[in-house]
Amino acid sequence: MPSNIHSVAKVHRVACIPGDGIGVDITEAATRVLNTLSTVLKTFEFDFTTFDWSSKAYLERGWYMPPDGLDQLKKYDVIYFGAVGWPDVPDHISLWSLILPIRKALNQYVNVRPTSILPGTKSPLADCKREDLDWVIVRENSEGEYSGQGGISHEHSEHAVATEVSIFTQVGIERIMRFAFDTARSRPRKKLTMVTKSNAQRHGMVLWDKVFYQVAKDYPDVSTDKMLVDAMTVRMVLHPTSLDTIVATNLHADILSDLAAALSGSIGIAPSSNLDPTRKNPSMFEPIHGSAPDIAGKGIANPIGAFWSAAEMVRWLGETEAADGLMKAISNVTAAGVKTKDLGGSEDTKGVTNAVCKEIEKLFGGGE
Ligand SMILES: NC(=O)C1=CN([C@@H]2O[C@H](COP(=O)(O)OP(=O)(O)OC[C@H]3O[C@@H](n4cnc5c(N)ncnc54)[C@H](O)[C@@H]3O)[C@@H](O)[C@H]2O)C=CC1
Ligand SMILES: CC(=O)C(=O)O
Ligand SMILES: [K+]
Ligand SMILES: [Mn+2]
Repeated sequence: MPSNIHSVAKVHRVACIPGDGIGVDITEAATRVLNTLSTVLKTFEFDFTTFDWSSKAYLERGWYMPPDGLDQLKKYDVIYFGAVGWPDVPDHISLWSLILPIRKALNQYVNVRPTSILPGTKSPLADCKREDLDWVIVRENSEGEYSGQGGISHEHSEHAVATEVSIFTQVGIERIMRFAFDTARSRPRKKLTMVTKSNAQRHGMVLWDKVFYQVAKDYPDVSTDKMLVDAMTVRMVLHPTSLDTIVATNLHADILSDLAAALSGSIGIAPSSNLDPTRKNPSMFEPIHGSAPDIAGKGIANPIGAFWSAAEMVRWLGETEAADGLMKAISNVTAAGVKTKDLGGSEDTKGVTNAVCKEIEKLFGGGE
């Protein structure tokens, strides 16, 4: 190959929003790992732009995103996100000023949340082996319980009345179902479990069930079953092997994915991809956890969920070799026992990050 090949390496433009608390630490760790990948592979580069949109900035200047913030983001190939939320700002203000508007305005109607037990780690469930828990939760990410519709009247009186209206649309349900069936079809077991609460919630959830069975007709090769969300928590704990791909609403999948993460060892390892499957807008990648104010500033946050999210981002960008390599590096590091405290180890964020960077160099750079 000519030696000037590197000068034409593909450039991926990444908008980085570290946000608050441990979001800052893990985004820094993820950018280090991504830069190590591009340095050793030499086939592509990252051009990072960091946006200081956070609760700290909000308290100083009164805004999270500038008025043209969403338009600015549209110019990037992808978005990497840390976490938003800090105790000095009401959580509904921080969420509705940053992460939720991005997901909605950029048509990121799918949130993919894979769960598995990494080598060298274990589930808190007795007898749950690595091969017993391997799920992908497909979360509806644009409507449902997080539609933002409703209001409050007589707010400051004892007659205060508030509504929080869930919105379910045929179009919104059908597109998430198709994505979930495609995901199930792409996996060896070809098995999709649909979660609702259509016994007590008798309108939106019933439409959700109906559309699921309609779409299922187009996927005769995918086996299906249906769970009510309360019983689903029991099944996840007692019969993890019986599950593979799971589709659920915005709220239900938000809750079930935290449970899934805990069952796989720690919330600190769980990744997510906020996808616009049409690719008309940039998709956004972030660990599923929040800003963790209880451990922020201590340098002990587990960066694995951030690295796994970065691997999903790199895969979305078409860099399959880099994505597979990063996942291999993560597995090798946990297998060697280099882990943060939440996984039972004694390393800090920096220690795990250094180890993953070294492993990437070993895998691709011909190191020792
Ligand atoms: N997408 C986002 O930006 C999200 C933001 N949030 C926000 O984050 C703030 C805190 O929310 P919480 O409910 O406490 O959830 P959280 O996920 O931030 O923390 C829950 C527990 O898990 C631990 N934890 C989380 N990530 C960890 C990691 N990487 N390594 C080790 N331990 C980890 C925390 O220390 C805490 O004990 C709130 O303001 C909330 O609104 C919450 C979830 C998602
Ligand atoms: C907001 C939140 O908890 C999540 O997206 O997971
Ligand atoms: K996050
Ligand atoms: Mn959540």
